[in-house]
Amino acid sequence: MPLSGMAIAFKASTSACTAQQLWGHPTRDQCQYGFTHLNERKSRKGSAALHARAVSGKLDLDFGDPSWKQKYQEDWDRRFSLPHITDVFDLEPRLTTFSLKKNSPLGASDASSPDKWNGYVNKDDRALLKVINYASNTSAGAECIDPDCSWVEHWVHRAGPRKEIYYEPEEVKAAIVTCGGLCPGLNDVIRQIVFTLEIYGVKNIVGIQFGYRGFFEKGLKEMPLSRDVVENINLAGGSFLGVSRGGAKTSEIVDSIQARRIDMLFVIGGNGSHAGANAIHEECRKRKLKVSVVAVPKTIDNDILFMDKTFGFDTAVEEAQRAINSAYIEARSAYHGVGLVKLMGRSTGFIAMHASLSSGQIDVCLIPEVSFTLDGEHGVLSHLEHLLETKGFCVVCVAEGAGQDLLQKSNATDASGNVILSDFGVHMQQKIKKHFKDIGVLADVKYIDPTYMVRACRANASDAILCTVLGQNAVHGAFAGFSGITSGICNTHYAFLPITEVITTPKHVNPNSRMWHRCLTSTGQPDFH
Ligand SMILES: Nc1ncnc2c1ncn2[C@@H]1O[C@H](COP(=O)(O)OP(=O)(O)O)[C@@H](O)[C@H]1O
Ligand SMILES: O=P(O)(O)OC[C@H]1O[C@](O)(COP(=O)(O)O)[C@@H](O)[C@@H]1O
Ligand SMILES: [Mg+2]
Repeated sequence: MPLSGMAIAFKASTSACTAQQLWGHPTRDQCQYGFTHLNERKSRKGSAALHARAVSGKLDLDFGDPSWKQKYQEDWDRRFSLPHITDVFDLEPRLTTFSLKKNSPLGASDASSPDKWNGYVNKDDRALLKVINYASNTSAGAECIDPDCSWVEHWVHRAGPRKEIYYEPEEVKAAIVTCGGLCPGLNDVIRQIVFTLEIYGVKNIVGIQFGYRGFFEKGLKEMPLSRDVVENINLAGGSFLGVSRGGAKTSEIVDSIQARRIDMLFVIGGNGSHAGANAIHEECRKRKLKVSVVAVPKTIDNDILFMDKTFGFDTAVEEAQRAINSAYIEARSAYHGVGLVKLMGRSTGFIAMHASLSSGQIDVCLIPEVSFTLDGEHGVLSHLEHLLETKGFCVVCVAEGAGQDLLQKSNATDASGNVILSDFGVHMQQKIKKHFKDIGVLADVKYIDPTYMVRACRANASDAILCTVLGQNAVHGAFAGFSGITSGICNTHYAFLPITEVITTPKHVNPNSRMWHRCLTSTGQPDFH
C-alpha cells in the first residue's frame, strides 16, 4: 500500500520506555570489561545473595529467583529495541523503492507482483552479540552475569534494507555531517550514503560543512551531493565535508534542521557526535518533527561499545606499524638504541595493543587500562636496562592516554569538552634519557610521534568495505523509519543499535582479555609493579 504524501498523525504518547529514559541511566562501569559487574549484598534473611548491579541502570537481579534470566533478557530486549518514528507518529509504511532487480523494481508500479528476491531483512531478524559459553567466571575474559556464569542470550537487531519504508524518496531531503577528529574512511561512508540514497530515489542530498558547526555558523553553505560529486572522494583521506569539534548547541542545530526541511540526518562521528546525534533525535521528537537521525560510528580509537571495530581502526593500526617499523630500524641500527612510538588513544589502548601485536617488534606496550610504574626494581626503566644488556636495543609503544597518573593533571579541555591529556610520549622520552644518563649507560633514544599521519590517510581495503556496508545500512535504517540509532558490526554481523546504549561509556581494552594476554606473550614484558 503505497502512501503518497505520507500524512502524519501524532500519537498521544510515546512508548512506555522512551530513549530519554534510557539516556538518563547512570554510567555502567561494568561495560568497560563486560556486560555485568557483580556485587555482594546481604539479603533481609541474612544469607548472602549475589545481585547484578546496574545491568540496565535499574535492574536488580536476585539469582535465587528462577525467572532472573527471563527478566534480564526482557530488560535487554527493551534496551536494545530501536526507536522508530511510529513511536511518535501514526504512519503506514509503503513498499520500498530499494531493489537491485533492475527490470522489476518494487514500488508503486509493481506493488502487486510477488517479490521473489530475498534481499530484505525481516524486522525480527537479530544477531547474537556474544557466542562464548564461559564454563566458569574464572575463564579468561569471562563476562558473567550470575555466579555460575550462565549462558544468556544478547540479541541485537540485524541491519539492512527492509521491504517497507516510511518515507517518500522523492520528497526526502537528506543531510550528511562528519564530526570530531579525522578518521580514514570518512569519505567512503559519505560516498556510500549518497549512492544508496540515490538508489532509493532521493534527489535532494546535501553535505553539512565542518561538523555540527555547519548548522549554525554563518558562511558555511550546504554542499549539494550526488553520485557525480562523490564518485572519487574515497581516493583521498580526510573528510570531503570537513570536520570540527565543539559547538554542540542542540536547539540551534534542530532550528536549522527545521528551517532547511531536512528529513534524514546522517551523523558520522565518535562518542561525542553520537551523544549529539541522540540529543538532536530527542529534540526532533519533542518538536514532533518527522526526522530520522542515524549515526555511523567513526573513531580510530575503536572505543565504541558493542562494536567489533570501528572503521578507520584497521587502517590506523596498519599506519602505526610503519612508525613502529621505523622505530625498530632506528633502534636496531644504533648502539644501545631505544625506539619509542606514541600512538593515539586518549582513553583506550586498542591501537597500541593491535599495532604492537601486528608488528611483532615491540618489547614494551603501555596502555591506559593497565597501570605500571616507571621507576624501581620492577619498573619499566629497569626492564629497558635489562633489554639493552641482553639484546642490545629495544622498542617501546605507548598509547596517548597511558601513564596519566604519573603526570601532572591539566584541567584543560578541547572545544568538545574532551580532557586535553599531558603528553606521556614526551615524558617517557625524557625519563628514559635521564635514567640511562643517571646510571651512566649510553642509550640512543629515537622518539616517533606519528599521531596525525596515522589518521589522515585513506582507508585500507578492509576499512573501505566496512565503510561501504555501514554507509549503506545507515540509509536502510533511516528509510525503515528508525531514528536515534547507529549502524555497526557486532560479532561479525551488521546491526542497528540504539545510540543510548552505545554511548554509556567508551569501550576499553580488558586487561583480562585473551587479546591483552596475547600482546604480553608477544612483547615478553613483565608486570611493571
Ligand atoms: N554530550 C554531548 N552532547 C551533544 N553534543 C556533543 C556531546 N559531546 C560532544 N558533542 C559534539 O559532538 C561533536 C564531536 O565530538 P568530539 O568529542 O569532538 O568527537 P567524537 O564524536 O569523535 O567523539 C562536537 O561538535 C561536540 O560538540
Ligand atoms: O588533536 P585532535 O584533532 O583533537 O585529536 C586528537 C584525538 O583524536 C582521537 O583520535 C580521537 O578522536 P575522536 O574523538 O574523533 O574519535 C584521539 O585518539 C586523540 O586524542
Ligand atoms: Mg570522542
